[in-house]
Amino acid sequence: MDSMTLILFGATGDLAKRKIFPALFNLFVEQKLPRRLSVIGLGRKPYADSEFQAHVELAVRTFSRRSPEDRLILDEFLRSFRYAALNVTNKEGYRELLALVQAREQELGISEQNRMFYLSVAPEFFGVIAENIKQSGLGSGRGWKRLIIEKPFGHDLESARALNDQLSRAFDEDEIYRIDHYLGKPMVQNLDTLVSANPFLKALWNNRFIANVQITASETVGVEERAAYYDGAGAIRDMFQNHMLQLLMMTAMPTASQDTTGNIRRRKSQLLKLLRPISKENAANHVIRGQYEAGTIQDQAVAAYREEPGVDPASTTDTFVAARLWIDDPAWEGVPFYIRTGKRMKEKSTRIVVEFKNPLREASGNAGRESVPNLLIVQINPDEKMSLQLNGKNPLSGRMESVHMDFAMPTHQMPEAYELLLSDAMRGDATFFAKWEEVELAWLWIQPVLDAFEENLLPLHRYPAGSYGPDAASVLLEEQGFHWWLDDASREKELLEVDIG
Ligand SMILES: NC(=O)C1=CN([C@@H]2O[C@H](COP(=O)(O)OP(=O)(O)OC[C@H]3O[C@@H](n4cnc5c(N)ncnc54)[C@H](OP(=O)(O)O)[C@@H]3O)[C@@H](O)[C@H]2O)C=CC1
Ligand SMILES: O=C1O[C@H](COP(=O)(O)O)[C@@H](O)[C@H](O)[C@H]1O
Repeated sequence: MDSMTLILFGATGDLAKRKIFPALFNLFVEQKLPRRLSVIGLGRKPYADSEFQAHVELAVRTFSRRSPEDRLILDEFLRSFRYAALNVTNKEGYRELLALVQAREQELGISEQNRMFYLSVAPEFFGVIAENIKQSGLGSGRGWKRLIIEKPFGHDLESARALNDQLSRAFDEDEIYRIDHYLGKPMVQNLDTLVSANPFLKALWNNRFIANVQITASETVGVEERAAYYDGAGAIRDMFQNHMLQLLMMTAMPTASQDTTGNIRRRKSQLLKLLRPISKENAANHVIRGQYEAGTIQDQAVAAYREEPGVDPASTTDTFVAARLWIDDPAWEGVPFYIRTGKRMKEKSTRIVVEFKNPLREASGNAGRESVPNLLIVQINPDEKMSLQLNGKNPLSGRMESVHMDFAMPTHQMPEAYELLLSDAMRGDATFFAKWEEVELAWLWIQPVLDAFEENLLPLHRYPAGSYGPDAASVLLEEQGFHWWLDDASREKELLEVDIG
């Protein structure tokens, strides 16, 4: 693609500053942007073009993984940027915007009129912006048009459907790119290849060999400055409905050769359809919700959720959710998938742990105690690495111990999720964007759980900040004889090292 106009709603906001401008700059340096690029930033603040360019420069200097040392390169990048103040509800303003877009297209010799609309604004504006894009003619250029939207995509099943209906009046499904930034993480994008392209893993990727799968996204941060949004959303909407279910889909979807097209999005939807529903009445048996109390994280005392600025002091919002899921597919029958996510936990870690069956141990009970289960650990955040836990014998002590084969992705100059996603969207590759079918299926699955939360059918477990969440989340696994791996590495080492000399 030779040329494009990027029309960025919310260009004065936090996401644009921290993620979008740095990603664009990195792509520019790597020559992955169209040769002729026009960026029109929009917000309500009254910026002159030069002020906006200074704002972009500061964002790049502060947040980019590449240092913009070469002034000439930075200036060339900034020259693409223009700004217009536009209140998104002001219909007339869109005609002026169209005139600006066209003027820039002419100035830059952009004849294709490819237009990318990025809505980095609150979701209540998505509908009105899409409608105004259509009414004003902005979406009727000679080239393609695409819409990038950010989460949250709806608040529940009904609102998500209403939002999708609104968007569908202005954009076709294949023109809508719904960002789930977890799908932009390099290690998540690697999962399909990891399983499909390695015969030894592919052969083992089923219930004959896998005992359980554990997916964790723990965070040390609290609600930060986002109480207004978070207190109405909770971990279930903020993380579980989107990121966590995406990680589940990416892990358990059928592998590529079973599906000749190799279409990841279709395979993910296929998997979601097989996810065993959890009824509202039964939610308490499979889902744990929690909220953090005051505690200590990395030697710093932190406040309870209910004491955070902007949070209702009587809030019952979940800051932690764990669940046990089953997939009604012959390949996964009997394999529990445990998922958990929480704020103010002991460590920042996003990972997938696949625990393999241990026939030695199963056959010989305690006698086979010395062998440990094989684990495949896919660490997504903060480092990106894979690790295989195997059994080995320490030649010095003669003791059997778990050994780890590690492969760490080079952290140096690793592309950010937003770089990969923006670049894909510009090329029209929607593989790592959520399509409507999977978003709807995710809401459908989660709606009874939301209802159970709403009706207080589950206890709200308190957990101290700086812990691994409520103990009840461990009970979910203990019921099948498992435990969360890697929560307490030192305890595990002790358990696993057995003297066999
Ligand atoms: N920040 C983040 O890390 C993440 C954000 N998101 C999502 O991205 C979107 C943007 O978030 P974020 O940047 O944090 O939000 P901010 O509140 O920082 O920015 C909001 C932007 O919207 C603009 N805006 C607000 N009201 C209007 C209006 N009536 N007309 C025109 N522009 C308006 C603001 O412009 P102005 O200030 O000039 O009025 C500003 O540029 C949201 O949907 C959020 O949920 C998703 C994941 C992470
Ligand atoms: O979307 C969100 O994700 C972040 C966690 O993202 P990560 O890339 O740091 O793992 C989370 O803090 C935030 O609440 C949520 O909205």
